[in-house]
Amino acid sequence: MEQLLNVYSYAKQYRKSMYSSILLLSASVILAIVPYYLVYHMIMRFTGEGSLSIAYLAVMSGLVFVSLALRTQTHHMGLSASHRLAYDTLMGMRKRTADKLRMMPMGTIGKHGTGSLKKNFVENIEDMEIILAHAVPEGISNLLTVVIVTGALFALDWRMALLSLAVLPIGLIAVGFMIRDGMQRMGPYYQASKEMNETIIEYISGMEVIKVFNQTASSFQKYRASVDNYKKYTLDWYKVSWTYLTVYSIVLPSTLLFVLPFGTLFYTNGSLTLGTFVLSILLAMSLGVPLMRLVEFLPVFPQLKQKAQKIEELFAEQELASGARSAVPESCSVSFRHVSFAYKDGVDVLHDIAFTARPNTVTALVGESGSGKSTLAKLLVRFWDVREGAIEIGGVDIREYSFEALMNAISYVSQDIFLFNTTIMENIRIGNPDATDAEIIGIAKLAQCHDFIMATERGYQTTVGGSGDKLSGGQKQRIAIARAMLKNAPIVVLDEATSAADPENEDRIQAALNSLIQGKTLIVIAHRLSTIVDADQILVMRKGLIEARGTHGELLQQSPTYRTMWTAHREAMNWDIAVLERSN
Ligand SMILES: Nc1ncnc2c1ncn2[C@@H]1O[C@H](COP(=O)(O)OP(=O)(O)OP(=O)(O)O)[C@@H](O)[C@H]1O
Repeated sequence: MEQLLNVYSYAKQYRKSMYSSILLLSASVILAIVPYYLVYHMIMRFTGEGSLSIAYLAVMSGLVFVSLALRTQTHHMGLSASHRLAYDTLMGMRKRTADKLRMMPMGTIGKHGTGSLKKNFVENIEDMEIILAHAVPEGISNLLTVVIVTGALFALDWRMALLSLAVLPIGLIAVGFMIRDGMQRMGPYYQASKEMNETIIEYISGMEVIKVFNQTASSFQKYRASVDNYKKYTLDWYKVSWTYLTVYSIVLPSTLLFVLPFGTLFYTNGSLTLGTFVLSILLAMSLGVPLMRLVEFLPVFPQLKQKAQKIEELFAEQELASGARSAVPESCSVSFRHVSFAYKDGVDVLHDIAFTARPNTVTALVGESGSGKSTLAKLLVRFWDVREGAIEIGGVDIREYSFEALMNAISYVSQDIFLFNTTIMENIRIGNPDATDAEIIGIAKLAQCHDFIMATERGYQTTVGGSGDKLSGGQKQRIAIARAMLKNAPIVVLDEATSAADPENEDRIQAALNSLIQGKTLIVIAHRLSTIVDADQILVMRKGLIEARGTHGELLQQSPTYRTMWTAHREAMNWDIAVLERSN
């Protein structure tokens, strides 16, 4: 229940809509009872001395029509207010989820998995609409009606009141069983739904591999198993619920079951007047629908509890603490002070890393695959926090800066370039949302992108597909560089920026990079050593350690690892040239 109440804490600011929806929906259920009273009035007049004039009948019919029309109107207005409240609240929850992800370490995000996060973002939050727009406002208004009608029945004749409510225990027992049995199945059902989400996302994301490696059968099996599982648990849940649902749906509206026979008995033995009997029958009839609606929502709460719990779990995840410093110095050095880091407890992938990258210089990181180069770059942009030691910018621990200040200070072009499914113009504009179109085109020219952009179907207005797959790897890298150039941050981190490039493209990317790095503190992770021979310092990494450091010339003399890498690189280059010459 606590998690469900927490859902309401997100609705606090929309209290007005909440109150007006409860008021309007209560008015609507009360207006729905009015015709019963009018019918009672007519019957009493018919059976008594009063005459049934045309004018009287016209007034009564008019009143029945007005009350029903008002009932419909208030019901719609009430629901519209409750939906406004619900969707405003859901929007708030989705914004909070998005902000939360931004503040969480990447490791924690990875732990949740894309499928599960999508489920939280879309389905779990969407399902809270039932509570906010229906269960609570309609539940309260129906409860109010049950209380008022039951009160009126007790005022008329306590026996008739109890007889009207006699069906309630049977209905509640059926609902109780439904909740109990449903809850037992809720865990596996929820797990099956989460697994299906994850498998579907994996299936779509891995489509290229599935096609190329002809893995359709086995992948489809995994996919089909998760879909089958989901179907099994959903049907299982429906099967147990169906019997109870049928019982309470039949029993609860049958409020006349005991009222009619016993009422007739009381009337014939003279302990009940005709008027009270008739009014009791009509009031008992009017109880059926609100009782049904009230009970109908009860099983919804335990179902939603699991989902609310998942949302709360995500909101409760620990965030990377954002510091108070709101700006990084204009020109600043980056220092790693004895940094150690582990993705998993006890398995350090970086050990005691110490170096300083000064403004206006290029620091290059080279080393075998898996030696920790990318991890080092990711620590600088706080995808994770260091386990030991500190990273400083301008002599201040990066954890003391606000996230905004830190991100403003660093342009990071990662190994995995991600382009959003929007126009090329907007993809570059992410670097600086205030940039004009002319500024973006200017930067694209510097980043050597302009020509290929103009050759696309709609130029800068061409939409690149999901994750930028309408462009080649080298083109995506140049767009990412343009984006980083537009940001114009004092620190630039490039992770394998030329990795997807052929030799011709590499020259273009290199030219783009030269424009980007003027006057900046540049840290570059390179596997093509020819791109970093002029670097001010080269750090050779091996198994999470800095094994050697120096300029290209110094390292050729001092570091056997670097020498081996350089020889291998030269051989690869010669091989490339030989292949090129042979093909010409
Ligand atoms: N998200 C992660 N979770 C757990 N371990 C990881 C994660 N990312 C990297 N690692 C591990 O950390 C170590 C360093 O990886 P890193 O990507 O930093 O190496 P790298 O030098 O950049 O490699 P490459 O040149 O192949 O990109 C590797 O052993 C890798 O398996």
